[in-house]
Amino acid sequence: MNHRQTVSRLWKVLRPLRATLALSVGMRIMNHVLAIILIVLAVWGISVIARGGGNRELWSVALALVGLGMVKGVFRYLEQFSGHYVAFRLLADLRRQLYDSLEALAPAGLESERSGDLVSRAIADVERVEVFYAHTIAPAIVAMVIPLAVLGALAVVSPGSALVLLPIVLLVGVVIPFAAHQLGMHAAQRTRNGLGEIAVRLADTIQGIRETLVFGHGDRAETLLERAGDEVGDAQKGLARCSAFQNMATELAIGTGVLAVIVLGSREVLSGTMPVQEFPLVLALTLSVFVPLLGITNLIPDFEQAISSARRLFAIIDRPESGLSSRYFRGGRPKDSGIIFDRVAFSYEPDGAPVLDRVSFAMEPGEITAIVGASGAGKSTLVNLLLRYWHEQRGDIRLGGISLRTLAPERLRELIAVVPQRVHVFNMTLRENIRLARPEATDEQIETAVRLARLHDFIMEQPEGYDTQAHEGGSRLSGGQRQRIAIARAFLRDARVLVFDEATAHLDERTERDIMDSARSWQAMAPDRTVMVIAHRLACVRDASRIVVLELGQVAGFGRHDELLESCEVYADLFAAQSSGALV
Ligand SMILES: Nc1ncnc2c1ncn2[C@@H]1O[C@H](COP(=O)(O)OP(=O)(O)OP(=O)(O)O)[C@@H](O)[C@H]1O
Repeated sequence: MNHRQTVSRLWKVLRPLRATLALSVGMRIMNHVLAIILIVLAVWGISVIARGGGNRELWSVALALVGLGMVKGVFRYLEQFSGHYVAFRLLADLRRQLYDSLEALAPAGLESERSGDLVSRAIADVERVEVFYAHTIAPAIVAMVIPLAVLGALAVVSPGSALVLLPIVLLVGVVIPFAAHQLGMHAAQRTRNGLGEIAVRLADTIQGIRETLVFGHGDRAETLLERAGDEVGDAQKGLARCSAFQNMATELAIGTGVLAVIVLGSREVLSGTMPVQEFPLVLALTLSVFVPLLGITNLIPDFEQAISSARRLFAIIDRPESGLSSRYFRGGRPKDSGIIFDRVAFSYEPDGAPVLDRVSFAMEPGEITAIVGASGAGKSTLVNLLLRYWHEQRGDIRLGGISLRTLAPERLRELIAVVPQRVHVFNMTLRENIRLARPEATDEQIETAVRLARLHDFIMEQPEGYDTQAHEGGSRLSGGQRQRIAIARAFLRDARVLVFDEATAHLDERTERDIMDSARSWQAMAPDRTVMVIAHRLACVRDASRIVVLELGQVAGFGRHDELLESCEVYADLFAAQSSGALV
């Protein structure tokens, strides 16, 4: 997205609030007009005193000053309020759009993104866009309108002064800011990249704090952070130099302009071409020309930052996949919960080696189907495709006769509950953590699911039972307890398909068997339910209705445990290796 496209995209976001923004611009213009009138009135008041005018005239000036000062305050309030109202409403909207997109893209579309970078987009970039809406549009319009209007008024009183000031106004309002921007562009880019790098490194170190400590990586992490900090410091020094240059050049230009008007005005007064009482008015107008321009001297760098932040946000929001929503899918109602993988081929990279190659098998409703195979055989990839985290390149997956390609992701996720390998426990109570799966569930339904997941006794031993805090990431729970929270969530979800993606790996063999028994009980509650179990330990799935044996992304065997022992060499080897305690 180039500069112009980004600005027009930002403008499009603004559409519903353009009237409010116009109000803010109008109030800002009125505010400046009143500021100029107040200066002119003050000059008039001084001239009244100088010529020994009457009290009544002086009182009128004083009252007008107070009255207009108060009206100016109201205009200022309305300008600030409406400008920020527009900005903050739009920022909330952008944050919501970003979040929706992240949800639609996750996890496949976000694989190449770094989590620290995403956090920095959601917080810092959205904040910087505020500059565009609240501090760019209105000041830029005012900086064009007011100086031209004041120069026009000045041209009536003293055409020579207006002519002298015109190039200085262009210098202060256009040439100096653009020159400073060109000089500082590189430093601004380095600052932004450096800050992004720090956010990424910090997030990485905090997430991997255990590994950092265990492997003594702390010093290196610190050095890397320090280096990124130094880089930002250097770049910011460049920015400071540039800003100092801009301020100096601006002050010098304004000083020269004012001096030129004083010299010119004095000569006009001495030669009698300008009445002496008009001279203060000319000076007041001269100073007023520059006030709105000073408000935009730092606008270009801020504007640039806002544009590059907006570009980073729209890069996520406008990705085609993030626009997927139910209205693009026309899939009907699945007739049952049976699942068919039909000649499915897939690779994670477009031209990469196939991870799955012509995989075909069926999972019947009311049955437990286990998927087994050595590490890397492609078991979890089947789950990734089933949940539409990724899409198969060839073949088809059907649920109840309906191709998953035609089912909206949100509909699919209502039908399938999954117990993942890596469980995230949120910083809330144990009850709320489980209720996530079904917000409207009653406490009784939660308890039934928790009992099925064999977690009830543990929760009751906690000081506050179900209302005990789980803490961030479930840091005070064991791996097995976290896993059982996920299992309870899946039971509570009341979906038609239940997938265990190596979900019982953290549990001892006995509990693993118990959980499988619970899965059977859950299935028996509604016979149409399908259960898919990805398993490492064959002992726990030997009772499964069917077992699919995967080897190097292909189906090497399909059947019951005893059938496979007879007919499938890969399965027999796996089983023998596990029975003898060897690693698979
Ligand atoms: N996100 C990914 N991007 C690229 N390659 C991947 C990705 N996830 C998995 N793979 C690769 O795909 C292959 C199959 O991985 P998968 O996780 O499906 O195997 P698995 O049978 O579940 O293994 P395990 O039992 O160790 O979990 C592996 O070679 C793995 O390196």
